[in-house]
Amino acid sequence: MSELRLDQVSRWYGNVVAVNGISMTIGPGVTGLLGPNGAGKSTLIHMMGGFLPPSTGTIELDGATIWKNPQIYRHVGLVPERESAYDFLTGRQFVLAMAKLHKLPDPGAAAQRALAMVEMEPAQDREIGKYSKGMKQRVKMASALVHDPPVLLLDEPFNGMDPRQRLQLMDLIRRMAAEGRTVLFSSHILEEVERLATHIEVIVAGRHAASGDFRAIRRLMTDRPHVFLVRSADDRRLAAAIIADGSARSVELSGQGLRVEATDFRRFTWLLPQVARKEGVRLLEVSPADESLESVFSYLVGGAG
Ligand SMILES: Nc1ncnc2c1ncn2[C@@H]1O[C@H](COP(=O)(O)OP(=O)(O)OP(=O)(O)O)[C@@H](O)[C@H]1O
Repeated sequence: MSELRLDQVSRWYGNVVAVNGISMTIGPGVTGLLGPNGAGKSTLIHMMGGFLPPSTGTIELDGATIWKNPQIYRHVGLVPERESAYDFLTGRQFVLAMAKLHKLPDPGAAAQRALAMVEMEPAQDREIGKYSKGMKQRVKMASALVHDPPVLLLDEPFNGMDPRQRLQLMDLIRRMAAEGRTVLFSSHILEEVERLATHIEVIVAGRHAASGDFRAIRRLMTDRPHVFLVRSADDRRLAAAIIADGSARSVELSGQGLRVEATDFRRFTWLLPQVARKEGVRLLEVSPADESLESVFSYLVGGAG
C-alpha cells in the first residue's frame, strides 16, 4: 500500500505559477484530481511521477523523496495525456520496449502480463496507429503497468473516448485499485470523477480548492453562502425585488452593482432571471465575487470545461 504526500508544492514556468502551495495526501483506492483546463493537473501529475521537479516544496512516496530518485520509477506508472508518438510500433513492441527500459528480468513475460491486464492481447500485433482511442489508452496503461507499480497516475484518461470505451476504462481503473494500488486520475468533468473516485481533490488556478468524497464536494458547493456581483439596468429596483422575493440572505448596493449573498446557490441562480424579468429589469452581468472559491463552485456546478 503506497501513499503520496505533497507538502507545500509549487511549480512555476517563468512568470506563470502553474501550481501554488499544494499540500495533500493520496492513498490507496481511486482519487480524482478535478479542475478546469489549465488548473495545473498535468504539472502536478508530472511532479508526482518524478518527471518534473517542484520549484518549492516536497513530494514523497512512502517517505522517500520523488525528485532525482531513480528508485521511484519502479513504484510509479504514469499515463500521459498526449498520444503516443510510436504509431508505427505494434502494441506488443511498445509495451516490450517499456519493459526493457525498466530492465525487467523477463521483459517478454512482463509485457504479456501487462497486455493481458488491459485485455489487449487480441490486438497486440497491430500497429498502434491503427488502434481506436480506447485501445490506445489501454496500451498506454499497459506500458505504465508493465513493472507492476503500486502507484498509477493517469492524466485525463477519458479525453476523447466514447461512452463504451469510457465504461471499459472505468472498470479497468476500479480493478487496479481493488488490487491495492494507489490510483490517481485527472479530469475536468465532475460527473466522471463522481462515478469513479472514492476521494476527490479539487484544484483551480494552481491552488487546492477542496477535498473529500463526492458528497462532501457537492455539499460544499450547495451549502455555503455564495456571493455574487450583479449588474443590471436598474440596480435599485432589482435589489428591492430580490429582497422582497427572499431568495438572498443580504443585498448591498455598491458602486459596481449589487453584492448579493445567496444561501441556496442553485435556487438563487434559477430565480434571479425570473425576478428580473418580472420587474422588467435587464440583467447585464452576474459573476462570482470571490474568484478563488466561487469560481470553483460555479465551474463545478455549471459543468463547464
Ligand atoms: N512547459 C510550460 N511552459 C510554460 N507554461 C506552462 C508549461 N506547462 C504548463 N504551463 C502553464 O501552467 C498552467 C497549468 O498547466 P497544466 O497543463 O498543468 O494544467 P492542466 O490542469 O493539466 O490543464 P490541461 O488539462 O489543459 O492540460 C497553465 O497556465 C499552462 O499554460
